[in-house]
Amino acid sequence: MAGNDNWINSYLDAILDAGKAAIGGDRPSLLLRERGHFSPARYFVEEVITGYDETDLYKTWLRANAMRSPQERNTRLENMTWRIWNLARKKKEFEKEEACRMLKRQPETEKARADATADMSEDLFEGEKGEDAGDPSVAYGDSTTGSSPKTSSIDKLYIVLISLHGLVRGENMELGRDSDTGGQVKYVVELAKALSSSPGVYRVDLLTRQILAPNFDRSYGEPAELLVSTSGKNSKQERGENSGAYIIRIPFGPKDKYLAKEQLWPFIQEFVDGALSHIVKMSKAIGEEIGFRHPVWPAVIHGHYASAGIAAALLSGSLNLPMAFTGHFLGKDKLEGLLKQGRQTREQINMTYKIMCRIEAEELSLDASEIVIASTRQEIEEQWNLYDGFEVILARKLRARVKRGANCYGRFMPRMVIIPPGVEFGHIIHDFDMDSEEENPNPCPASEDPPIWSQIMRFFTNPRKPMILAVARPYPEKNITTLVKAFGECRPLRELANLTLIMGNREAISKMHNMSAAVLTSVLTLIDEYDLYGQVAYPKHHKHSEVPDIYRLAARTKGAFVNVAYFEQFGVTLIEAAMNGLPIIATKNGAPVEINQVLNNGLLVDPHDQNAIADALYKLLSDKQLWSRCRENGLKNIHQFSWPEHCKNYLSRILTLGPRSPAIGDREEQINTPISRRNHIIVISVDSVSKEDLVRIIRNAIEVIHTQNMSDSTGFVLSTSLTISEIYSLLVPAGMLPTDFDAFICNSGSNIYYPSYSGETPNNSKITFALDQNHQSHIEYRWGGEGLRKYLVKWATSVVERKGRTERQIIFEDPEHSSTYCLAFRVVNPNHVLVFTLGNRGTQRCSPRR
Ligand SMILES: O=c1ccn([C@@H]2O[C@H](COP(=O)(O)OP(=O)(O)O[C@H]3O[C@H](CO)[C@@H](O)[C@H](O)[C@H]3O)[C@@H](O)[C@H]2O)c(=O)[nH]1
Ligand SMILES: O=P(O)(O)OC[C@H]1O[C@](O)(CO)[C@@H](O)[C@@H]1O
Repeated sequence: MAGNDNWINSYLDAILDAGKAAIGGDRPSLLLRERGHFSPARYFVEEVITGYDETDLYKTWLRANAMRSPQERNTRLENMTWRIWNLARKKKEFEKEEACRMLKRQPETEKARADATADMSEDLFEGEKGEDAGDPSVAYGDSTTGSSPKTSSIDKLYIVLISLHGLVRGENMELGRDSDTGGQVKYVVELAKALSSSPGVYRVDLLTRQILAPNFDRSYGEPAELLVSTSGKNSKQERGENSGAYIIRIPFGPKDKYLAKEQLWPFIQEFVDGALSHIVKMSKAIGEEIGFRHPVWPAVIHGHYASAGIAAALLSGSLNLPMAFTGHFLGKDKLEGLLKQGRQTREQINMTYKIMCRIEAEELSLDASEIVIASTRQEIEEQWNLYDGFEVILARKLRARVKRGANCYGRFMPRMVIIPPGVEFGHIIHDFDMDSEEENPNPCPASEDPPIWSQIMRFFTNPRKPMILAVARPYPEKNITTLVKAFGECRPLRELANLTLIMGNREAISKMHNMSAAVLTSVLTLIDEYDLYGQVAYPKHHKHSEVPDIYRLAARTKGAFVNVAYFEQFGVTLIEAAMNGLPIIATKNGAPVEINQVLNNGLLVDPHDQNAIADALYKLLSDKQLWSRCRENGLKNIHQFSWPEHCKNYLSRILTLGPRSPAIGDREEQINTPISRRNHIIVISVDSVSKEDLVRIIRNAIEVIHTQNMSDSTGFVLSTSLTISEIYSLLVPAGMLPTDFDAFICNSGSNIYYPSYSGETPNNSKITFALDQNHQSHIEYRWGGEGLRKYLVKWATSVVERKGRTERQIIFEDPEHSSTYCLAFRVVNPNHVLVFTLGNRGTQRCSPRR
């Protein structure tokens, strides 16, 4: 068979090359030699003798014989094939004889077989000796299985996911194209698809940025894309009652420019405006589609990564809907890691990564989310625990208080839930049938090999040597250069294996993002330095759909997957490798520790220790029993990373979220206020001045603005710390009409009022003020005012003015100017109070933050 020929020839070449290297005098490192008699050449001999049929080997010898020429290599090849064929024949005879005995004495027979193979390979080289001289709950501890509502009991959920950065599309994802298009993109797309196929879910919208920049495929500019589920059941009929999962692309930021995640921060509000309008429209449309009289609001608004966390917080606040958050890679941890590397100062790191924006956004997300989805326990205990808004022990105490119905004094922490991501099994799963692969080592002939195989194999002198595979964005933290050094400096590893580096897609390194270009340049420099030509593959292109084939090729050569990132928040590639029967070597920093506890399919290493990486790779590849055990374990346990399970768990959590009344919808009266018809709103925000000054400032502001030729499409809003009745008695005597304003933000932001005439005309009617109920419910949410009031009252008694021996309290509660959500304090002598900015009457109000 042509396919087998290729594999045999490749192994024969590897045997010849391994022998040659030994002649060259490169000795294995002491550590590796200490391991015993293993040699790469013997490994390949075993592979040929045990893996191929005697007739295939015979044909190979015939061919080698026919090609015989005076060249030394050909002569050696011919000799070797003859001997291998003979060895294989001997082995076959031996096995026949042993077959009956084996039934009775299996263990001894196994040993004999192994010894025989070893002897045979010794025999082969005999003539050439001269010349060649958690507790399962660790990962899933927060699982809700059993106690929570079953997802099947829910109905018609609308779920909104947000992921702002990178290139997001459902088909042929360009993972690794840049540092923003990686695991998170795959995660959110697969999650959206899986959720929409879950019982009870009606529609999932994944909101992202619309990209219309030149050099980017037009698909990223499409306003909406239906995501086809892995099972292919996405046609309207097959989806039945479900509307499906969609990517919705919202324009924001510069129209024709792709923005890296560090550059998105100033434009998030703009995204929120677009997203708000989409969600409102879609909720109403779903309400109509499924025959409800009211809009169907999202059950949750789920932000992915810090930037989308801010967007989700703003949307959940304005719509009064629950928020969930997934960090993906937390800023504090990244900052710590970069500081440890010592290459940049804190300021430089902030300049490059805008890390403080990211950390602040994560704090805000903690504050606004009801649920945070973590991939591992480590993420909660060692990463989130570093944030001001979360503390493991306090979170537990608060939860216990909530359960008892005790007051938490406004202190809140989101529920942390561990739900690891899944893998899409889809069409690939049948390839995991280990038995069939074992029985037939080459299931498909070479002509049917996936095209990407030849794209990779063309780099290698001995393409069937065990393949060490890395798949990672070309990003410094993925530590690809240490891997190349580990490989390049370990001669026995180089003899035994090849290295394949999948580092995204590129046209020209010079056109890549600086950071990615720097990684690629270092890798190529190292390949040159160690002269690794013929031993390392670094293909320029691969399609997303080809990634499973790449893992399979590595598994087929009995290779290993390697991820030695300095830190890995989760590591989707590790579960992808396991799913494709490929054992792993992974960083011991971060989630891989927990992944390996579940899968038990490889070894963990210190990513900074180059020798440890080389040793671990050598051990895994050369110890065939270990390799097979890891492969089997990975395949056996991979089902624990499943999207359907993830969704079941996730939805049961979402259903436990307390009901919140959506802010927009049924209250039509507010839509009729003038403010809803304006194109522009000018907010005059004044305080801390005398009454006269206040009036003068307001009047001046209005006059100046009127001189700008304003149309009716511009409205005014006045924002102060005053109560509505104080505002009324300020404006009217000064000759201003409350109806000159569209709204009043009063009591330091805790109330919003809309003025209007209660009669037909201004002359025969009275002005009334309608309270904004949506804003009220927004403030009410997690209102911790009582605790704060008690605290402030206690504090006020401690602020005293000293005159000789007498002490006099100078701050007092001011009930007259307080309201339900605004606490006012009167300050007798402002000079003694440094903390507050004082108002015109020496009164300060404060409202707890949401
Ligand atoms: O050239 C490449 C490089 C990567 N990938 C794919 O991109 C994904 C990479 O995912 P991952 O290994 O998880 O790395 P990151 O892109 O760094 O993803 C971030 O986000 C993930 C999802 O939360 C977490 O698992 C990671 O730890 C975190 O670093 C995988 O599906 C890869 O198969 C490619 O297809 N081609
Ligand atoms: O590149 P950083 O800062 O490490 O952040 C990682 C984030 O970027 C991505 O790698 C791109 O998808 C995400 O997967 C992840 O959330």
